[in-house]
Amino acid sequence: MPSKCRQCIIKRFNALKTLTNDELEKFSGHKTSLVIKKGENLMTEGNSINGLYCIKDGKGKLTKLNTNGKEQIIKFVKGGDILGHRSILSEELVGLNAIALEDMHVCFIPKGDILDTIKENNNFSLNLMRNISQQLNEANTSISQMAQKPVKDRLAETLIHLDEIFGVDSEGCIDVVLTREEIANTIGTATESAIRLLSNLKKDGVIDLIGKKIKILSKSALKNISEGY
Ligand SMILES: Nc1ncnc2c1ncn2[C@@H]1O[C@@H]2COP(=O)(O)O[C@H]2[C@H]1O
Repeated sequence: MPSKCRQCIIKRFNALKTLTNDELEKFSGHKTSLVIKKGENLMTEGNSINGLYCIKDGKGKLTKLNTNGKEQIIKFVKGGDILGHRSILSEELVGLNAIALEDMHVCFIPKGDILDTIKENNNFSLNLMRNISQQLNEANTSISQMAQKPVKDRLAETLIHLDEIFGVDSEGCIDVVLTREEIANTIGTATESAIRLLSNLKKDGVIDLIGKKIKILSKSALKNISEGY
């Protein structure tokens, strides 16, 4: 039996927290629950989608492919994030690929319900606008950093950011498994350069590398590097 939106605690992290009980009942009746396996696409750039995804749990990456087919990672997502509201509002095609970094549980809410609720529930609309405005600001910051910061500073900034989003596991490592190529695709450099920069940070005692996992040993040193010191 599908879970009820009313009982779902993950909605406190997104605009769905503003829904009335009647709206939550309607969403529960119309939503579908999906499991997206590690490596599978939840959304594909250029496709149209007919609704909004709400991530219940699991981690994912939002990417764009450049003309050579090389991946640029735009952002990481996790439980509580919603996906697809941009194209619903702009009536455009999906702007990014959403790919599972581990098995993800997501709910899909049909576009009609989202549009009806935008028209009827001011708090919901305001929350969605807030979310999009924050994402616009993040995107602006990221564009200026990509253009102005050297790759070493971008790597330090990304490690701080990953630590903030995903936290740490029981061994103190950043709680997400990324390949070296994915790290390179986040900071916009070649994989070899990301590997070399990571091992330099390790040599300097700023981080430790435990298999694919990364442990931050000195957040203050990493912060200084991210600010160009
Ligand atoms: N910085 C971002 N730029 C664009 N979309 C984002 C961003 N962060 C999160 N998203 C979400 O990722 C979704 C990708 O599909 P859409 O373009 O439909 O809607 C997008 C937003 O819901």
